[in-house]
Amino acid sequence: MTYSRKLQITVPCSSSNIGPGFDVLGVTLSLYLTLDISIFEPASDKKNYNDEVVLAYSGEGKDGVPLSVEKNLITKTALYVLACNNISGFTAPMTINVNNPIPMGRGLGSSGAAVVAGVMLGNVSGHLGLTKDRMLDYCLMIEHHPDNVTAALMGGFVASYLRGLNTDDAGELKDEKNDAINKFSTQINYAELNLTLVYFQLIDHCKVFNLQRLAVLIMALSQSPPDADLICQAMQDKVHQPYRKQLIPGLSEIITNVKPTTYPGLLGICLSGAGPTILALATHNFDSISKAVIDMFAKKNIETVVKVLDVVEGGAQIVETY
Ligand SMILES: Nc1ncnc2c1ncn2[C@@H]1O[C@H](COP(=O)(O)OP(=O)(O)OP(=O)(O)O)[C@@H](O)[C@H]1O
Ligand SMILES: N[C@@H](CCO)C(=O)O
Repeated sequence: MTYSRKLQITVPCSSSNIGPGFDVLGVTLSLYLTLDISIFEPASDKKNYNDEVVLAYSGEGKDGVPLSVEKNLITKTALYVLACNNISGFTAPMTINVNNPIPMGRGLGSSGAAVVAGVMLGNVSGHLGLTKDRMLDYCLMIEHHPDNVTAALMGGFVASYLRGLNTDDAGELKDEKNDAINKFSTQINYAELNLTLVYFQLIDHCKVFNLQRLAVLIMALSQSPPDADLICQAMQDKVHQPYRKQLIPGLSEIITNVKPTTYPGLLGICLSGAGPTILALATHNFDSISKAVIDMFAKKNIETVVKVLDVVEGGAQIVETY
């Protein structure tokens, strides 16, 4: 095969929610999914080259991740983007070497990173010339939570919400999941009728609690130097962590006891995404803050892995590598 082009896609991991910002806030962190891609000149004139796309995978999830182009989340996403643009598959033979250091299903946005990588792969493979804003639309058609994908694609601290698309906006976007979602909603509405009144009162109180903190947190995170006490207070949440703490032994103790007053350098602590990772925002003293969390998990017989990561401004990137 004649070599024609070499590219690298890098996509950072992310933490979402950041306490009160359920499905809203995200932060981009310095641990990167990478795709090293070699695209070869097509030797024949085929409808698509899906059968000549060779995927290799190393890192987290290497024993479970499917390597078939139609099943792997990254390539499946790329095929979705291509299909939306009336392109029936990969337009050239290629090898894609994926390296994934992001733990899966741990609240560090591994699926969001894979979806972002897939959209960028579809964009380059189909020569679509999509802007990052338009790529975000595609990401959101697949990953309906906006927080991780927005952080992974754009970088930095982000706030996001899903905007309803009118016909003009929607353009070529196709929501393959809509049918399934409608069916699911019909099923749950009926079962919840008797609980509606009690449930609404509880949720309204929690919503106000979180909205107050969310507004203050966004302001507090933009101040320099950071006010640790204010950030820690503003990272309290009553919407998702109370439900998730039953699944994560130690979470309540950690959030209640690991505070900036006792651990200088700490700004605030919360569940990362859907968990079970704990996110500690800190400026220094990483070892003593980590040790406090490790010790509390150890009391519940839970072993931990610590990663000290930087908040990064840059989001996903694609570069030519010669
Ligand atoms: N690099 C990857 N390649 C292929 N599939 C992936 C990759 N990363 C994640 N996935 C898929 O996404 C799933 C994990 O998604 P899930 O939303 O449960 O967790 P997460 O994204 O790591 O955490 P969170 O959304 O709470 O931050 C994996 O089980 C796998 O199916
Ligand atoms: N905001 C989402 C992120 C995980 O995808 C959640 O908490 O479930």
